[in-house]
Amino acid sequence: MAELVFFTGTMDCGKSTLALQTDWTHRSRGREGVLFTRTDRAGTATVSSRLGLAAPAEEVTDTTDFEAEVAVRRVHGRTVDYLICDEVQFYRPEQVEQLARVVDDLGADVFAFGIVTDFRTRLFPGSARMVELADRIRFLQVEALCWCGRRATHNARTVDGLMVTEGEQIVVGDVEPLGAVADAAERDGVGTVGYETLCRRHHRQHLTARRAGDAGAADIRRDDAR
Ligand SMILES: Nc1ncnc2c1ncn2[C@@H]1O[C@H](COP(=O)(O)OP(=O)(O)O)[C@@H](O)[C@H]1O
Ligand SMILES: Cc1cn([C@H]2C[C@H](O)[C@@H](COP(=O)(O)O)O2)c(=O)[nH]c1=O
Repeated sequence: MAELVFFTGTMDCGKSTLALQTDWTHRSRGREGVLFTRTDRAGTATVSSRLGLAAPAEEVTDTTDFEAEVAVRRVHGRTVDYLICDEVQFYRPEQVEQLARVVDDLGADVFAFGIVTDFRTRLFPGSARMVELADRIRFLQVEALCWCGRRATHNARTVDGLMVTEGEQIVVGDVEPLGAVADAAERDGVGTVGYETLCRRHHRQHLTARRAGDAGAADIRRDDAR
């Protein structure tokens, strides 16, 4: 019985890696699938993992129709047993509805991967529709951490390591490992836009690793523990 499964978590929790592993596992059992992504940070038409894995993929655009994508391949003799859809936060809600019909009417599994909330902790429209329609929602087990050691639950957008709350919802970027903010500024120039996964408490306080470092993280950890 085909299913629509949504794998999610914060940025940097292993979603693209799992997408590539899932594709590998099903192919190795003789199933035939199609890989989709949208604005992967490594570039167009590729699914990339920070672990170094990557694979070519169909680039989703606003006009992509997933039911047509499956039908045209089947008309040309290809079986399509499953779709792997990465970066679903960038898909239109109507495209998520198409994915649900691919499962229900065309009988193909859909494994979707993406983040749910943006840098303002607001739902991406595509992710919201995925939460509403998915058969199963799975939070990835490799949990990103906040600089304070708690599990990270939210994604902050930063400029030179300091959190920002204004700007476009979609800005492709990457998380900077702790302590790399200065390197990033040196590498990419002042005004470097990045992301940082934070616990809800420190996201609310706009307290990134850089600001915590400036304010003496040890004291902040002691305060938090109270
Ligand atoms: N050098 C490394 N060694 C081991 N694990 C790594 C390394 N670099 C990144 N990772 C792992 O890869 C994960 C990010 O993988 P990725 O699939 O790119 O995440 P996402 O797609 O969710 O942003 C991180 O959570 C981290 O655990
Ligand atoms: C929080 C947030 C993220 N993005 C972008 C940044 C990345 O390109 C992707 C997430 O990729 P990952 O594989 O989960 O690391 O989304 C954005 O455009 N807007 C945001 O608010």
